Amino acid sequence: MTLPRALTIAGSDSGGGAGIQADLKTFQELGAFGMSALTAVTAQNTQGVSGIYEMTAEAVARQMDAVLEDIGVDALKTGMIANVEIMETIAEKIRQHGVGPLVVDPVMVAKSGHSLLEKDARKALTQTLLPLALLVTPNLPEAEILVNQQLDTEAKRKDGARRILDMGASAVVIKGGHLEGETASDLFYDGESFLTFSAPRIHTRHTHGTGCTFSAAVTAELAKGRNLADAVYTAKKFITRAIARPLELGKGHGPTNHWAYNRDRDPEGVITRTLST
Ligand SMILES: Nc1ncnc2c1ncn2[C@@H]1O[C@H](COP(=O)(O)OP(=O)(O)OP(=O)(O)O)[C@@H](O)[C@H]1O
Ligand SMILES: Cc1ncc(CO)c(N)n1
Repeated sequence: MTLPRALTIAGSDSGGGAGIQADLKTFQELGAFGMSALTAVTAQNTQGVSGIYEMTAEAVARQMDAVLEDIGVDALKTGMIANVEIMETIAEKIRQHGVGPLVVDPVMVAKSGHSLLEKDARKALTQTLLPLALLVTPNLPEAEILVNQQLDTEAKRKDGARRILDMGASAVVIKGGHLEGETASDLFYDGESFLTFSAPRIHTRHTHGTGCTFSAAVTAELAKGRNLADAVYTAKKFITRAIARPLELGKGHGPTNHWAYNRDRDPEGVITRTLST
């Protein structure tokens, strides 16, 4: 038998809730064969990040070559990248091997507030990886940094989405986890239409790694050949179920529950997909 092949290029979260660990668990649950290229090792738990140990750019390049020259991928994502040299290496390897579709999760800051991307790397992101991305998945603060503007109304977020496409990405989801209100609404734009994917906001502190899990779910669905809007819809369902059944691990912001998607059907009906202009 064959399985769709998905690669994550990201950092390790020793606590298992975010990063490579979240990505591989998500790939597995969605039926993709997961592979990884590690960019950094973090010493991290539900309370915070106590150490960051970056890989060399050479180590990242070799991992990507090893996977791409032999096994190949049907879709790939990037997460925590840490520095400009690694970012440029990843972009070069993606171009060299001609691989895609690519989902770029522009990870900048952990939920605990720790910076995961050096400040000078923020600008490099828009120049190196965004032009290669089929989809970029910023949370609200990351989207505001990318466009250098507050996105505190829907009209501004739509304008921000248009500007992110001007930077070269083919599509964007501005995630709404950081918004106030009773729904968690994500704004999708592909240059043609705006779609809002909404779910009821779940009142929990266990949201560590939601962004990693969401972008990994999109990547797994793309690896299966799904179209982008359907992949985003499934990712929204996946993350909603994973947040809805917290594992209550650790003393801080605990991980989501990747196990829930295939075993817990409850929140399925509550995702809405709305088209707007
Ligand atoms: N409390 C919540 N209830 C329901 N959905 C949520 C909640 N928090 C986040 N989400 C959803 O989870 C997904 C990830 O969004 P979020 O904005 O939290 O990402 P993030 O900040 O990048 O996450 P992280 O940095 O922890 O990896 C989005 O689909 C968002 O709407
Ligand atoms: C390794 C890693 N990647 C991404 C995030 C963002 O949630 C995190 N906390 N840790």
